[in-house]
Amino acid sequence: MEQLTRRAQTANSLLCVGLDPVGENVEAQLQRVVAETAEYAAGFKPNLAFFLARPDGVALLQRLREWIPQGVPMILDGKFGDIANTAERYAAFAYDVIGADGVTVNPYMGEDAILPFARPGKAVFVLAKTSNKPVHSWQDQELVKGGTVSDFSADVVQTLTHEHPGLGLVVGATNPAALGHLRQRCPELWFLVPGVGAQGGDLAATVQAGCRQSDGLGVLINTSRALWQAAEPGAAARDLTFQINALRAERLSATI
Ligand SMILES: O=C(O)c1cc(=O)[nH]c(=O)n1[C@@H]1O[C@H](COP(=O)(O)O)[C@@H](O)[C@H]1O
Repeated sequence: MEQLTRRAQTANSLLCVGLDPVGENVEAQLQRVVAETAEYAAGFKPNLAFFLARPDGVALLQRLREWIPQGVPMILDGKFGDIANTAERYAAFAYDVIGADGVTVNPYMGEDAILPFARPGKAVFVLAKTSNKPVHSWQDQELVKGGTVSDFSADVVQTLTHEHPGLGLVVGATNPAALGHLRQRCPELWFLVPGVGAQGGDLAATVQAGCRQSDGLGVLINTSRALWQAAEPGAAARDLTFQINALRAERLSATI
């Protein structure tokens, strides 16, 4: 998370460039998107499924690692979630085979599905409230002790950060009220926030609800298809970064 904070500050960006490669000339397009968007990227997030669907997917991820400039975190979005013994193998894949700086994890199997990924210097984003619709009967389920299942996931992760400061949450951009609610519950955690672009998440509401009060950072706003399909991915990333920064400035002036 320190690397992420440093990168967000030096690039003056909260944009996460999602890499979900499909179509023709995937390798050339990946190289192009990375090269054109890198200066605006606070991070890159390749989604593992889009690589595993190709015979050379693992090798392509390894080459992608080489194309991403030093200092820009690469989060491998695998939504991993298995017992500790198996989770350790996934962590070895993500960190040692691919060289990722972080991962996404599905917490359904509990803490031991999460903690093998919490190596020093690595970022682990745990699903709390995902972007898919319609509203989740699972994540929104009220618990007997109060709060929803996604509140519970967020609370557990927040407690774990006392010992494992690399943990954060995944919170979708498609439900700004839920994003604001989890921001209040977890004021200092980093959130990975997908759902802007193809899924229609509201950028202004995302910045307003998601940014930390303390430093205006704390949200990594991901967009994948919107950049992959853009005629000029670099220009699209620049525009999005400028829009996010204008909204951050507005938000800051409103709080002064
Ligand atoms: O963990 C994720 O990244 C994720 C969580 C979530 O709640 N919703 C979500 O869309 N994602 C991922 O974020 C990316 C969104 O892609 P676009 O909708 O094309 O911007 C995909 O790789 C999704 O798998």
